[in-house]
Amino acid sequence: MAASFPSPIICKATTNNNHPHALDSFHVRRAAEIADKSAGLTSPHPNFGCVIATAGKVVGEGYLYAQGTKPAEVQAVEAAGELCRGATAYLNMEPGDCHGDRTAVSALVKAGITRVVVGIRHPLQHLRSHALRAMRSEGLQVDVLGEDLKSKVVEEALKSCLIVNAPLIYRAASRVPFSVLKYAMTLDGKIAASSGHASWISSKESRYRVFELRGRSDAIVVGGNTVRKDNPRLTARHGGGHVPIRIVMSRTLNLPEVANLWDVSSVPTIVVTQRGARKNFQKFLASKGVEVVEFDILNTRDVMEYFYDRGYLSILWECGGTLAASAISSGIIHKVFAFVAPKIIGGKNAPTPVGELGMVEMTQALDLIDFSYEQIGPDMLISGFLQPLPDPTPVIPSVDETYAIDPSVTPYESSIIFFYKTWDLYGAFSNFSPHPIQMPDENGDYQTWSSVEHYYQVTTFAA
Ligand SMILES: Nc1nc(O)c(N)c(N[C@@H]2O[C@H](COP(=O)(O)O)[C@@H](O)[C@H]2O)n1
Repeated sequence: MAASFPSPIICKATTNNNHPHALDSFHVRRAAEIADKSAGLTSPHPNFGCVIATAGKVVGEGYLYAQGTKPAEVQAVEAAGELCRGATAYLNMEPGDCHGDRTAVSALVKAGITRVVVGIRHPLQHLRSHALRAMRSEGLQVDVLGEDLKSKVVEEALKSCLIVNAPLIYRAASRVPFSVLKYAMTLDGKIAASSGHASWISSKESRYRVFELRGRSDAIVVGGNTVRKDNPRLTARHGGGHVPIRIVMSRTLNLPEVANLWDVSSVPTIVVTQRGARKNFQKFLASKGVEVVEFDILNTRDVMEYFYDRGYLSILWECGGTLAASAISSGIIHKVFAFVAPKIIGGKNAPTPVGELGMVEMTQALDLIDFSYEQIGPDMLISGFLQPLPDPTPVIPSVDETYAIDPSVTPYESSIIFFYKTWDLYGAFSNFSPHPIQMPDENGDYQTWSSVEHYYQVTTFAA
């Protein structure tokens, strides 16, 4: 059963009945709020919540505890019992119907639910709209936020639904796990004293919040320097929830023999390194139960693509400035959590949270999107996205609709390829596909571009 802890992300659902769709939005926000309770535990599946209400009154609730457990809709129906007849079900996301068993949809239909309000369609293309179609074909009225229901309050509820499954949405669009860079720094921007000593910059309250962030992640990444200097444990010690695995990135494997991360009795550790590095040390790590993965050339993007293939959904980076800069440069960091402590340490050589990014003018600085400030104990937490939230609900015409738009496409044709749509199977053919590319500049140095279109626009139109 998922541990319950206060959500650092979702706003509490409040209602103002004067707005159109206020009640619908209120209940969908509540569905998102409860869905968030199991963040980290459902990976790689989404976080699902379901609220059943009749005459504006909530009669049942449920959320997916972990992957493979009872669907949120089934739990809510069981809680509401007979009160489901004629009631409305509110879902933060369209059910997944992974195995074609339609458990969630069947539960709602059998219970006598007559209307369903859905926050967002399923972000994964192979699952998108299946459950919506199934519910509609069973005669239920299905309203999707932003499509069938539109208003200011609906937008806010929709945002809650997007945020609660942001890792899945970013992952689906960028083909790497959702990555959060977290650091704690002094007011003068240092993550340690010149000596390297860093415990502690942030307060107990902030460090507790970091445990919660860890609990929402599949893995935590640090570099060799952090292992050598801090000897971290990287465990979630907030009393419950999910415990992420630990990943160490080290090209040289110049790492100590004694380190907390080599104790894998309760949490695994994976060390990723460059092919051929310190073979004896690799054997030593293996003897401790630490998995070692070699890469031809160790870089942050390849490592994230590897963990994407292994099914990782979200990663927390707790590394030093050099690795953080390389992760940001390669375009794999989606969100930043910066804890700022009201203290000054000074020091010309004291390390800072982000190393060299090659920027020379302030106009090049990366602006955080949708940022927020929160006071935690004496510290300030500033968080925000480094990349805009991808639109997970593009309007994909059905086969019949496509025929109506273009009669040359027969509805009986089984495989229709929608070129130049980033969400389709062949989306990589599009300039707009959200896949970063690396292209050499005039000096032969490789530069990363967020998409082919970014590269094209700059090289074509820059004076
Ligand atoms: N949140 C936070 N506040 C500080 O003051 C810090 N120095 C850090 N450091 C990070 O946390 C790691 C130690 O984690 P454990 O307590 O051993 O689990 C350290 O290696 C830094 O990544 N964080």
